[in-house]
Amino acid sequence: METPVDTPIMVEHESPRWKKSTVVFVLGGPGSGKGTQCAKVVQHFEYTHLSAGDLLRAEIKSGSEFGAMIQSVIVEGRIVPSEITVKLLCKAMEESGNDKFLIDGFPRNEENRIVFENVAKIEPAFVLFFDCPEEELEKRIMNRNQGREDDNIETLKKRFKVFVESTLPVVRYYESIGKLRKINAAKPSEEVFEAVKDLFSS
Ligand SMILES: Nc1ncnc2c1ncn2[C@@H]1O[C@H](COP(=O)(O)OP(=O)(O)OP(=O)(O)O)[C@@H](O)[C@H]1O
Ligand SMILES: Nc1ccn([C@@H]2O[C@H](COP(=O)(O)O)[C@@H](O)[C@H]2O)c(=O)n1
Ligand SMILES: [Mg+2]
Repeated sequence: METPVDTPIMVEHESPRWKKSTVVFVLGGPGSGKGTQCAKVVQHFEYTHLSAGDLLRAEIKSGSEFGAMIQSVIVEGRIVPSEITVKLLCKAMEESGNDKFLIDGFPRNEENRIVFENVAKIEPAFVLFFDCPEEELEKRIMNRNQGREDDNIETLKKRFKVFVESTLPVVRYYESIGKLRKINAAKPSEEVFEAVKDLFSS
């Protein structure tokens, strides 16, 4: 049977568009402004913003079999098993139709980093790191008022400890391979964005 001329032919080993994506990881302590700055980047550049935390919260709401486990991990400020988070990220990348992504709050630990590398087989173009002192992070989180179950002082202390013990080693890894772009995030958000914008413009 002949193939109709307008039918796209998928070569068996051809990888989907998202597999060749440009990815920027966005890291920083809780409240450092990752979500705030990603929202500004998407207004100026053709990136899709994917927040790992938002995808996990949506998974809880969806009634997923993993919902209860994810919720208890988030309330404890710990890190969800990487297979779950990476699967959600890859699905969101595939569904977006875009090939440029800001992946916010990921990789949170070495396991996140390695599982993403093995499954998605994508290396980040660079890693944005929002550097901010703990006292400022605490002020911002305690004033956020978005009804997040983990925005309370007890969980915040745990999230900050996990950030120092599990995320900072990932930050140092990217620094060691020359991919880290450190931004002073303790300034007003418009000033922070000036520095962020320069990185995307260059
Ligand atoms: N540069 C800034 N100066 C003052 N407040 C800020 C700044 N950037 C963000 N905020 C405020 O701080 C709070 C936390 O910001 P945001 O949600 O962007 O942080 P985040 O890094 O995504 O946090 P999380 O890891 O908890 O998701 C928000 O209420 C936001 O409006
Ligand atoms: N890679 C990740 C990202 C997030 N989590 C969990 O979600 C919580 C909220 O994340 P935010 O980025 O929205 O602050 C976070 O404290 C973790 O419990 C995760 O497990 N893995
Ligand atoms: Mg956020």
